[in-house]
Amino acid sequence: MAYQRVFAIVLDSVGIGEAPDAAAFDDVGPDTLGHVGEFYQGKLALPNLAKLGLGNIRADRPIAGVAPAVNALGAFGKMQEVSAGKDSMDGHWEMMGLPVKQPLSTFPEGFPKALIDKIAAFSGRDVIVNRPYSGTDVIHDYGEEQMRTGALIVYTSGDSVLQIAAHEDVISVAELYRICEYARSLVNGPEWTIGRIIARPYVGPDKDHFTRTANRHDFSLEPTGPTDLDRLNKAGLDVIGIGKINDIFSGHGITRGYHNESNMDGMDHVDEVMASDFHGFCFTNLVDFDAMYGHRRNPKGFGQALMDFDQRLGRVLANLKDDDLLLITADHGNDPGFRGTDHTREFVPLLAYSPAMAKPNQTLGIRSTFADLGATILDNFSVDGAANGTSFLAQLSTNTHEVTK
Ligand SMILES: O=P(O)(O)O[C@H]1O[C@H](CO)[C@@H](O)[C@H]1O
Ligand SMILES: [Mn+2]
Ligand SMILES: [Mn+2]
Repeated sequence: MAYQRVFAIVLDSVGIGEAPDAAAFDDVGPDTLGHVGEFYQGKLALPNLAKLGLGNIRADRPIAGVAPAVNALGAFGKMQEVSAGKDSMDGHWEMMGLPVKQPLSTFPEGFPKALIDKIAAFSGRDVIVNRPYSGTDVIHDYGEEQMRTGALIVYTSGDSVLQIAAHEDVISVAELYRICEYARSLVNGPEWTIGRIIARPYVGPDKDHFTRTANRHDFSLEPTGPTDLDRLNKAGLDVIGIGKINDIFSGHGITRGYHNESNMDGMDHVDEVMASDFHGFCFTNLVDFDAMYGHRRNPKGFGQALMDFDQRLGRVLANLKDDDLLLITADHGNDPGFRGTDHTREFVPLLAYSPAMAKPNQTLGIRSTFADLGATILDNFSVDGAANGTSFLAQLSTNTHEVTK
């Protein structure tokens, strides 16, 4: 066995340039990291990510401010998504060996009346909006009406999501969750198959001061088959989820989960888990890049969040033990320089590092599916059943004990 503990951190929506199939998603030219770098005009300071090799991933098209390292400490590459969608669920399931091949239902014209009527009847409340909308704009534009009438704000996006927003003082979080659970029960196929129902509670006195709370909760479709998390769990390994991970996999295969209030809170959890004794896999999602800056098309905030993460990464690097492996990647793009407010079909970066890595500064190339990540983790723990992915563990072997496989 190579590594005792594997940590994967998903920087939600931190894409690294247009994927080959981007045109099929009507996404021509997105480049999340590239455009954030351009916005900062060389002042995007990501020293720790750069040290690992972030700037080496595409040396031909540098990310402004992120110079290629002469001797990168890590192994670096990028991964292409094969799933039909570009949402968090598709990305994370694919990383864990379960690409989403059948496109899930999306509703660019709003949800069908039959579905909305059921939600209204169950909740005893009216439904308003029912079309694609930005989640912060929708509470600005309809939040006061929602407070007055007690209606449910139902909206969607380019993703397979049904989101329900309600003021916490008007509809309790517990009631909102019950309504979302009911909605979940209606859309598990075959007629409608929706990736996520998302509860979007908000607070504040009036439209100029409404803010969404950390009581957001995602009710995901149950994984349609076993994932690498289940495989690791069955083999008796610890599987720890930090942030949205527990929601994305509906808890399947996860032995311990932490809810994040923010990226920094998520990194506190990473520190806490690193200081604990476990044997297995710790899977972290940091969602602020996506929810607070990508969908809001805010390159300044996006860059600042990257710099804040980079600083915390310094601590993680200092605390990593010789038999720990760190993997950093993303689940899709969300280019704050792109039109609209939706995710963007992009490659995602891949960085791998351990203090004991025998040959750093190696390229992992362009991986043809995110599933290579999970396949590598299974390979590390000698767990069988890797589906749809190819391990790159051999390139991450250590000085101290050879990776045999
Ligand atoms: O605009 P908000 O409510 O942040 O919604 C966004 O959040 C969803 C989940 O990431 C995306 O599908 C997009 O709709
Ligand atoms: Mn995501
Ligand atoms: Mn998103």
